[in-house]
Amino acid sequence: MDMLTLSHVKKRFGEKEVLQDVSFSVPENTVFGFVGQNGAGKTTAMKLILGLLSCDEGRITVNGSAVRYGNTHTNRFIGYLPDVPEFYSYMTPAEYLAFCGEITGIPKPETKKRAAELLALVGLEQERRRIKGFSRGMKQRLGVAQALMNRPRLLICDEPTSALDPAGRKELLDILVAVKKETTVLFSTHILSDVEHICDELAFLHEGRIALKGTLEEVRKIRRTAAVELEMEHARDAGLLLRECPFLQRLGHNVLLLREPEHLPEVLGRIAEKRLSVLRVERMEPALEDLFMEVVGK
Ligand SMILES: Nc1ncnc2c1ncn2[C@@H]1O[C@H](COP(=O)(O)OP(=O)(O)OP(=O)(O)O)[C@@H](O)[C@H]1O
Repeated sequence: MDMLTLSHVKKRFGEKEVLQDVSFSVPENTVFGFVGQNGAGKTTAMKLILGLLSCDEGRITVNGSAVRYGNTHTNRFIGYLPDVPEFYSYMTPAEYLAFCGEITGIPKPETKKRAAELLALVGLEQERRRIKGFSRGMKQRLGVAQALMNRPRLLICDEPTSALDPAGRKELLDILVAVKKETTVLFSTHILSDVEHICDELAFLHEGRIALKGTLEEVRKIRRTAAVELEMEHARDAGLLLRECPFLQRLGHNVLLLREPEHLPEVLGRIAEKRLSVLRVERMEPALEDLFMEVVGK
């Protein structure tokens, strides 16, 4: 089942059509990357999903129910982590989660149990300091714990890793992967390596529309003319083949790159004819970054 669906969503601010026609679905229990450059409209789309803005056209459903602008009942299925989460910095993490439990009406014993579970999940169970002494990474992790207090079906995180160092990013990404057993995760980002590491599916928002979407494999297949890498057993064979086929490119002492795969039969013919020894012939997957650069026309 799809946990979230956007169908033909449009949103303009004055003259500016930020979302021109946006449709995508997020399957249950997946980590879904919502990708786009700065200003592409990711936060706007998230606010529409949370009912904080109204769609000009189109329809959004969460857990099968339609989102309505204003106090939408679908928000009881959602946990939300904004890009810069705000806390009462004089509290400790345990006090803060207890406070969140209280204001959302979770019974006290349940709050205590859930807070302990979540602090362990985000690696803050031993932390007795006040939040004001926390690093950005610790704050983001606490933000995830807070967003999960209510056992949401869908966790939405707005650029959760963009201000973090590599270690902080990895910790947060690992948490998102751990969370997907219980909760579907939608996170926005412009960091493509994060998407490559943890996402099951992605949608790329560009110029108000979804320019690419699907699993990583599906998205990569879009670029059909992927290059081929040949690893020869001996460097001298690589040199010989390079002389026979000057359109090849040398990547390492025994590794060659064929940029135009239509020449592959000719290359394989030469290898057979000259009795060269090949260790590996592999079609290279285009990096996600190359695909995005292609889509944005750079
Ligand atoms: N309330 C508003 N009124 C007018 N324009 C707005 C409003 N909110 C957003 N915008 C404009 O809509 C566009 C998309 O903004 P949005 O914050 O959704 O992008 P984003 O993809 O989240 O970008 P970033 O990664 O920089 O946060 C921007 O040009 C922004 O200036």
